[in-house]
Amino acid sequence: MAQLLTDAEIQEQASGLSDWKIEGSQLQTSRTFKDFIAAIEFVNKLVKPAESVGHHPDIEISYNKVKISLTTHDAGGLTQKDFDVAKLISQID
Ligand SMILES: C[C@H](O)[C@H](O)[C@H]1CNC2=NC(N)=NC(=O)C2=N1
Repeated sequence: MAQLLTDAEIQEQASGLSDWKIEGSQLQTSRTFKDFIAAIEFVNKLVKPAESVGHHPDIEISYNKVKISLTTHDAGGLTQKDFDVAKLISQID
């Protein structure tokens, strides 16, 4: 099982992810699109990074807004896998 990160490790890793914020035991980011179709097209682009790491975001879709949350459910908090997926998602345009 992936090892929980310490607070210092979390802050260190989060400093390199300007589009993400730490909310409790989650990494979160949100994006807004021109419409629902564009939002779903973006959500479909999340499959590749998630499957490549074997680690999956929680996704909230509200019309043209997509909220992505990452936490390691098996560990009950943030692990390196969360940051690995977040970095990949940040590269999606
Ligand atoms: C068996 C499978 O690899 C595990 O259930 C993975 C799947 N994806 C996952 N994603 C997230 N975010 N947390 C997990 O603990 C997790 N576990």
